[in-house]
Amino acid sequence: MTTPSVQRSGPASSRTTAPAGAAVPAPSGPDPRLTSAVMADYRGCFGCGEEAAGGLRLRRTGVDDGAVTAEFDVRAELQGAPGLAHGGVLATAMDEVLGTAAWLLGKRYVTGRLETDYLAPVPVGSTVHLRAWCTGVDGRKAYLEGEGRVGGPDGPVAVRAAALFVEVPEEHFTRERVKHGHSTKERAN
Ligand SMILES: CCCCCCCCCCCCCCCC(=O)SCCNC(=O)CCNC(=O)[C@H](O)C(C)(C)COP(=O)(O)OP(=O)(O)OC[C@H]1O[C@@H](n2cnc3c(N)ncnc32)[C@H](O)[C@@H]1OP(=O)(O)O
Repeated sequence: MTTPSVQRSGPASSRTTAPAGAAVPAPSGPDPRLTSAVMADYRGCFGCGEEAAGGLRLRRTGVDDGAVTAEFDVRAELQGAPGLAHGGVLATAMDEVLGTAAWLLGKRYVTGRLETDYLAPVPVGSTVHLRAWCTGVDGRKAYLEGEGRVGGPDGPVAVRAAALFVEVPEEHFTRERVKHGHSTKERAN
């Protein structure tokens, strides 16, 4: 597998850089046993859920040369500065595609640290083309990098990110809901 390369103007921090020799697994697919019990509410995901009012509605489009690909449209309600995508929206999109690349390694991961570089403004009305890939796994820690391009999949990079994801047990997704009295069944009704 080849790892896509992104030209950086500066390095990711040491906290999001895989240690030397860390394995780089190829994305395969989420183990259904990992997803069945925790994905029931996922249509409400702010990043990709079709039922999340005001969400990004990010679309996963596939895996290309070791990288997960996705895209989303910058609707007017996602703007920050007039006519431009909000930076937090772009960070959320990076979190979502990086998280997808992590889950495709076959284990459950959550974001521990997310670093985002904004290289160019992203106009309302544009489509952001996202890619994310793993740079190494070290025990429970998975290191991911990604980028978002505008004007097409090969357009200029407007945003890039590096992140550390941490593997968690299934209870990670249920214990807080139990604590706060929020069940999947209630949500589905
Ligand atoms: C076709 C497609 C189908 C796809 C189908 C599935 C799709 C599915 C997509 C999902 C896409 C979701 C995309 C959104 C993903 C979120 O947004 S997740 C939500 C945001 N994140 C969170 O809520 C996490 C909150 N934090 C926590 O729960 C805990 O702090 C953590 C991260 C689990 C770590 O806690 P812990 O388990 O007690 O572990 P801990 O010992 O503290 O840390 C483990 C290691 O990580 C390191 N670490 C932890 N945090 C950090 C940090 N911030 N900086 C540096 N190091 C750290 C520790 O130093 C430690 O290192 P070692 O000592 O082992 O060397």
